[in-house]
Amino acid sequence: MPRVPDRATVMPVPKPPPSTESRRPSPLRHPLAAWRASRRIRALRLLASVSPGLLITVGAFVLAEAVLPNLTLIAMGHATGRIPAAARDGLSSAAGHALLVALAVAGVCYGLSLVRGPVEDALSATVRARMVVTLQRRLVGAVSAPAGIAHLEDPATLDRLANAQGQLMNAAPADAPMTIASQLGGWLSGTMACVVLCTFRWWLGLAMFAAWVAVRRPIGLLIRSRVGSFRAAGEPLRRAWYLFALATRPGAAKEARVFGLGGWLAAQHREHYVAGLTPTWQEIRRQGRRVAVVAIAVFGVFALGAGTLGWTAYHREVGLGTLAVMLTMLPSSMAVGSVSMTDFQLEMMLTAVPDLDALTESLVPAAEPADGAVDPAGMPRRDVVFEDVGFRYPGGTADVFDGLDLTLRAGESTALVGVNGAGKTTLVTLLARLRDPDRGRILVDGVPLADLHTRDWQKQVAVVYQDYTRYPLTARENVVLDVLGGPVDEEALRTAAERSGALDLVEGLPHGWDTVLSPQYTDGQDLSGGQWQRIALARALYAIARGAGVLVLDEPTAQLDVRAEAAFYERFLEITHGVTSVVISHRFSTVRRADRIAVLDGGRITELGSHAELLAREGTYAEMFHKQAAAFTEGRKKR
Ligand SMILES: Nc1ncnc2c1ncn2[C@@H]1O[C@H](COP(=O)(O)OP(=O)(O)OP(=O)(O)O)[C@@H](O)[C@H]1O
Repeated sequence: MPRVPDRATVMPVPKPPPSTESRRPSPLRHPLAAWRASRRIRALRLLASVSPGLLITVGAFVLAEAVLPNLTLIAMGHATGRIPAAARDGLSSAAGHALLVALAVAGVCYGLSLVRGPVEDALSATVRARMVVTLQRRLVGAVSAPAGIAHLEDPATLDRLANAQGQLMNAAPADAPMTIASQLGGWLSGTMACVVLCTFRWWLGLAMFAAWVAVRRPIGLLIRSRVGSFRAAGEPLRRAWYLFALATRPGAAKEARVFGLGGWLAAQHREHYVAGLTPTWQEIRRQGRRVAVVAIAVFGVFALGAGTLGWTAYHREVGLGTLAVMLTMLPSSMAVGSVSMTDFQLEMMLTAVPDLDALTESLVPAAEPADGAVDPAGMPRRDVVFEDVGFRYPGGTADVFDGLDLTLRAGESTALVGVNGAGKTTLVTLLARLRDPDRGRILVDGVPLADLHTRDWQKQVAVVYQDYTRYPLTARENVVLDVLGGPVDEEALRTAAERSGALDLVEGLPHGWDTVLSPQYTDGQDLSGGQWQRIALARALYAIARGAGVLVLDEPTAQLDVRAEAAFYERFLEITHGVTSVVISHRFSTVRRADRIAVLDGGRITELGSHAELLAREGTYAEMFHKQAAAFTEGRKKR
C-alpha cells in the first residue's frame, strides 16, 4: 500500500519566517545582536557584500559630512573673533597671522564642502547601480529557487516581493545605504557641535544633545508607525500598481481602448491607492498633537541655548570669537534631532530589507527538500503512472482531482479530453512537478516523482502551454530556450522549425533567426498569435530533439489557421511518433489521432481507449465527438 501523505506534508507554500520587522527586541537580547539585526546595519552589510571598497568610500563620505560643515563654521567663528585685534595690530602682527590662518582653514573647508555635492552624486549613482544589480539578483534567485510555483500565488510572498523591489511604497531600496550615510553624517555633525558646545559650558552641550535625542525619538517612532501602516496595506497597493501597469503598458492597451477601460482603470487605481493609504493618513492625523508638543519642546531647547549664550555675552564672560563659534554650533547641534522627509523615505526603503531576507530565508531552503536524487535522463522508458491522485488548489473550495488513476505509456500519445475546468492543465502542472498532489503518487518507470531530481525532471517535460510566453528575444533564442547561452544544435533547430511550420516564417523575418520578436526593440517585429504558436511548438520539439522525454501540447492548434491546422494534423503522428506525448485539445480532429484518449470528468478518468474504442462505447467521449462533428457539418451546410 503506497504511503499516502497528508495534505500538509507535501510541497507546502514556503511560509516566510515572521518578519524581523515585527520581532520586538527582547530586553534579554544582547545589545550587540540587536545592533546587528538593525535594518540599517543589514542594509550596509548588503553594500559590503557588493563591494567592501565602496563601503569604505561611503564611510569616508560620512566623516567628511560630519566634520567639514562644523570645521568651516568654527574656523569662520575664530576668524570673526580675531578681526578686532588684527584690525588694531595689523595683518603682519601675531593677531593678523592668526586671522589669516583661521581664514585659510575656513576657505579650505568651504572649498571642500563645495565639491561635496558632485562627489555625493557620483557616489550615490555608483552605489545605486551596484545595489540594484545585487538586489535584483537576490530577488530573482529567491523567487526562482523553489521548483514549484505555489509561492507565486501566495499574497504574503507577493507583497514581500513588491516591497523588496521598492514598488509597494515607491521607495528605492538600492538608495538606502547612501541615505543612511547622509543621515549618519548629519547626526555625527550634530554630535560634534554638541561636543564643541561642551567646551563652552559642559552642561549646555549635554543638555542640547539630550534634548535633540529626546525630540528625535518620538518623531522616529511616529515615522515608523506611519510606514508600518503603509506597509500593512500591501494588497490594495499592489492591486493599485497592477491597475496602473494595465493602463500604461502595451499588454492590455488594445482591450483598454476597445472597451473604453481608461476611465475605469484610473478610477479603480485611485480607489485602491486611497484604500491603501487611508490608514497612514489616519495615523498622521492621530499623531498631529504629539508632533505639536515636540515642536514646542524644540523651540524651548533652542531658546535655552541661545539665551545662555546671550546672557554670557552680555556679561562679557565670553569673547567675540567664542560667541561667533558657539552661536553657529547651536543650530548645527540640531542635526542630532532633526527629522526630515528623507527619514520617512529611508524608513520606507528599509522595510525592503526584512522582506528581502524573509524571501531568501523562506524560498531558498524550500528548494532543497523537494529535490530527489534519481537522475531522470532518458525517462520515461516504460510509463508515467498517476496513482489515486487527489489535488485541490490552495484556498480552493473543491478538489480538482479525487482519486485520479491514469497511465501514460512511454512512446505513445495520450489525448486528454474534458469540459472547461475539468483539470487538464492542472494534470500537466502535477506532471511537471510545478505543484505536488495532496494525495496519491505519480510514478515515472516506478520511481515516485518526489525521488527524481526536480529540475532535471522538469527539463524532461517539454510543454507548449495554452498561454505560452512570448519572450522579447530573438527567434533563435525563443526556440532554444532550454540551452540559452550554450551551443545551439542548428540541425535540430531547423528540423524543429520545419516540423512546427515555423521555418518559412522565420526565414521571412528581416534578420531571420536573429530577429527580435518584439516591436518594443529596435528592428524588432511582433508575430501573429498563430505564428507565435508555431514558435512555441518549435521550442518544445527542439527540447525533445535534445533529449526531453515527454511532450505536452496544450491546445496546440487553437491559434492556427485552417491550412496550418490541417498541416499540423498531417504531421501530428510524425511529430509525436515514438515520443511520450500528452495532447490537450477541445478539437476532436486533433484528439482522434492520439494512440489513446482519456476523458477527465469529476476529478477522475472516466473513459480511456482509442478513438474507435471510445466511439463504440457510446459514452461521454462519443457524445462530445458527435456533437462537435454535427456542429461542423451544420456550419459547412450553411456556408
Ligand atoms: N492557480 C489556480 N488557483 C486556484 N484554482 C485554480 C487555479 N488554476 C486553475 N484552477 C481551478 O482548477 C480547475 C481546473 O482548472 P484547469 O485549468 O486545470 O482546467 P482545464 O481542464 O485545463 O480547463 P480549460 O479546458 O478551460 O483549459 C478549475 O476549476 C480552475 O478554476
